[in-house]
Amino acid sequence: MQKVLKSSDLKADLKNILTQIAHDKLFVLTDTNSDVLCYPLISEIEEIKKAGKIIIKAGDNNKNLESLACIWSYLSQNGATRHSLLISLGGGMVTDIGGFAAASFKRGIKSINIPTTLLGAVDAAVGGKTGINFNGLKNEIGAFAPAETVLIDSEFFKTLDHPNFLSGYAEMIKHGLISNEQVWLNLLSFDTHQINYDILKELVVESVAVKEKIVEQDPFEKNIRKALNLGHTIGHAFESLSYTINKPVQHGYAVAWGTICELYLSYKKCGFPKDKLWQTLVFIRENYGLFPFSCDDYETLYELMKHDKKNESAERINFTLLEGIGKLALNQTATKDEIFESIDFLRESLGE
Ligand SMILES: NC(=O)c1ccc[n+]([C@@H]2O[C@H](COP(=O)([O-])OP(=O)(O)OC[C@H]3O[C@@H](n4cnc5c(N)ncnc54)[C@H](O)[C@@H]3O)[C@@H](O)[C@H]2O)c1
Ligand SMILES: O=C(O)C(=O)C[C@@H](O)[C@H](O)[C@H](O)COP(=O)(O)O
Ligand SMILES: [Zn+2]
Repeated sequence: MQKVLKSSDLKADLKNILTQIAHDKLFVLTDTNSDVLCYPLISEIEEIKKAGKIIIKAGDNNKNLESLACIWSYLSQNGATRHSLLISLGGGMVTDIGGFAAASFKRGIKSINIPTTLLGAVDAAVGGKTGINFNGLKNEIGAFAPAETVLIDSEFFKTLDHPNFLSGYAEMIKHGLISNEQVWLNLLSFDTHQINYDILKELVVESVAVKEKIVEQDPFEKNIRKALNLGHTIGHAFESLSYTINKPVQHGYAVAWGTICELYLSYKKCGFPKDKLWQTLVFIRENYGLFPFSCDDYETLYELMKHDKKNESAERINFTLLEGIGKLALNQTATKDEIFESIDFLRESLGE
């Protein structure tokens, strides 16, 4: 089982972990930003100084085959064996691609995740989904391959810009919605403009626990893990569309908008309470705004949803909906008209 460690002394904990996981050579993967802002927090460790460093370009458009090939090439040309160990130090983009590089290099080497974004810590680094984007589709290629250990240190979040803070926060809201009312309320009442890092740290612990509990029960997303995909059927379509129209949005923003659409469907089809839809919507409206798209994009969005990994056929789009906070309605479907109505609702509620 994957070990998730909330660290209060990153260097000591990492040194310790490196003695516990047997390996011949060590490699560290980062992106261009985490190399500057985050790598210095571990660079003093003797073994890290000797490790091979792989730096890929930052940005989700680089979570692709080209970056993956760069990682494979570096490992291959620098003496990595099946007994080597890869540390992925970065946000979800780095831990997703690093995890997949580790899972596929020589059919699998061990890895450690050190998430440096809020999103990475509460979601991406935990639970073993790894992969890359392909053909304009999110995470189209990948594998379930958990890192041996995830080392979470909230210190990293202090250099995040506000949009990247909010992007991670959207996945925390998702965890609130699928767990219980108290977690959800704690999140909606947090002051996102004046971040109290001590309170954030507690919310992070709570959020990671929500994810871990679900993944433990269903690591391969056969059943309850589909809860973690709330907001993503439509959210991933927004995210992919944003790249094709050259107005890229962060994953968490797309998830926030997808969540509103899917809560609307939950309200219409599963009796999700209107007041709780409204409370969530007000929070999303105040913090996330909306990216510019129009009804001319609806057909493209629908085509993208046909690729959702939860679908059992392209004609039946699979949704995780809610009957209430923490009350899951898995494997729901909606007609094209209902989906378009939910996107209309989003635009009418959040648009200018
Ligand atoms: N595997 C999963 O379960 C899972 C879950 C959620 C999201 N994801 C994936 O995660 C990705 C999004 O992750 P993300 O939001 O972390 O994006 P990201 O990794 O692209 O990081 C966002 C930006 O922050 C920079 N950055 C990283 N650490 C920083 C720090 N400490 N201070 C300042 N800047 C820093 C990065 O270089 C990048 O520019 C998407 O590809 C999404 O599909 C995966
Ligand atoms: O861990 C999970 O399971 C999730 O679905 C978490 C999501 O937040 C995450 O974005 C995940 O990468 C989506 O996976 P996908 O299978 O829909 O590509
Ligand atoms: Zn997500």
